[in-house]
Amino acid sequence: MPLYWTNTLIARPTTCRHNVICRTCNRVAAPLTVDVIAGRVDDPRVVPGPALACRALSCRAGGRVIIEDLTLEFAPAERVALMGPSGSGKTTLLTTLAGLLPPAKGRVLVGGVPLDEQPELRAGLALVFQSYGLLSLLTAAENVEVALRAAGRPPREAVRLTAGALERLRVARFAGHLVEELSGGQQQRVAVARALALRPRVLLADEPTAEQDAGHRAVVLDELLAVTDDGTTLVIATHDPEVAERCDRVIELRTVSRHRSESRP
Ligand SMILES: Nc1ncnc2c1ncn2[C@@H]1O[C@H](COP(=O)(O)OP(=O)(O)OP(=O)(O)O)[C@@H](O)[C@H]1O
Repeated sequence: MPLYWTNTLIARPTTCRHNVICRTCNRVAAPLTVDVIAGRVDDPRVVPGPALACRALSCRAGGRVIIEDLTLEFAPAERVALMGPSGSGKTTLLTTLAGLLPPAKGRVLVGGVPLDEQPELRAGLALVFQSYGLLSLLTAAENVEVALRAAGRPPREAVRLTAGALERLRVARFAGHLVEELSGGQQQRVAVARALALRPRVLLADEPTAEQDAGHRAVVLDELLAVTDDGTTLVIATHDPEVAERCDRVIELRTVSRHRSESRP
């Protein structure tokens, strides 16, 4: 017998402050509230709580404030495009949300739990790095398998999941090739395959289609968007309006960085 939730679905965004413009918010004067009387827990329209959130988050890089006092929530199964000019802080924000860069202030919460209190929650997050983050002296398949083994998957399952993910991203024929022998676009697809194979609850992807030709761009995007069918939250940093078009929400970052000496105490 399925479980049911009674809940209130708040159309995003929840909060837009300071350095964030939410296009949805620009059109809607106040957050739109939709009452959901009942729904199955696996119904992606029902939001039991944010899968990922940041509260009063500030990030610094190179002595400058890059993100300031940012509060955001990402719902289960939500597809969010993170846009903004080069240097506006998309990579900094994704890296911080993934728990790889400590915030200067504020918190990242995974399923409502502060990430700094339970670092093991990082296991539910995967990041497709802008620069791929592959081990160049391993093969494409080894890169994916190593990540799966590190995540605790048994060897045979790791091999099976790796083969499936490389196939879906059209890089199966390069499985035994060293990463350094692959083109940028092929490496990027291996990086996407690695993140997908991990089956995270939240998938963060930093310009994952930037190196792709039109055909492979469609493949990468379709595979990324498909993860939300199982309730995974997807956040994609992109400069591509067509990628943003296929998301539920667009968050745009402005460049507001200032030097440490100019920042508030
Ligand atoms: N390690 C670092 N040291 C110094 N400055 C940094 C560092 N990392 C990032 N920055 C600066 O932080 C700002 C934001 O960089 P970030 O890479 O987050 O932007 P972005 O929006 O992802 O840009 P792009 O669209 O070009 O990828 C930039 O001005 C960058 O120069």
